[in-house]
Amino acid sequence: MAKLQVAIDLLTTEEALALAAKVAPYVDIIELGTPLIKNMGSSVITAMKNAHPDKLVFADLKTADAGELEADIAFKAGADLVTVMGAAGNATIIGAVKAAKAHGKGVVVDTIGYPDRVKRAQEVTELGVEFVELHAGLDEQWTAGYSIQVLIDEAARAGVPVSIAGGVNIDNITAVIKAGAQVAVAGAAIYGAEDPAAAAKALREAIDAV
Ligand SMILES: O=C([C@H](O)CO)[C@H](O)[C@H](O)COP(=O)(O)O
Repeated sequence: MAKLQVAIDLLTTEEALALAAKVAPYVDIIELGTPLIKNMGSSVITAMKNAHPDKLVFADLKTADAGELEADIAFKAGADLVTVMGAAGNATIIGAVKAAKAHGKGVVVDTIGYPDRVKRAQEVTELGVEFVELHAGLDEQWTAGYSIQVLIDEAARAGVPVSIAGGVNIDNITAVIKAGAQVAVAGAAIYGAEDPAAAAKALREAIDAV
């Protein structure tokens, strides 16, 4: 069964915990967004894991260097999964995987900005990562002509475990899952909704219906 990941791109621990409390019954993975971690530090990771020990806490570090060191900081704080940039060198990804193995946790590679996301996904899977995020970041989503269809097409031909992030919502989540994504990441579709719990519930039901 595919997983639902809520991406919390809010800026304070208080707001993040309040959102997570509303949507936790419907999600498998709670992602602490990069801006949130930069604003609050690793304490937000600890606060979220303490509040939701039964969920996978995903620290979207977007590490570009010092992979082992940065991953170790997040795992010690309570993260279950951390992100490393696909554009980073393999040594950085290997370092983060080393830290993950030491803690019994996992690494996700984020392909944001990478020219050939599928090729990189296949390469880094060999390095022992949990899965690869086929990701169009917020800036790319706000560029004229953007469509999530490009990520859906990539997932269908990746042949390795992937998630999709970049504007997942109730209108496209069925296609995301049918393309083979093991995890659907939804940020604004949940935290920007008038009723985040109802939005998360609808996404969960759409996944379960596939
Ligand atoms: O990872 C993300 C982005 O880089 C900002 O941190 C988002 O959480 C990710 O793109 C999912 O958010 P939505 O596109 O709003 O669903």
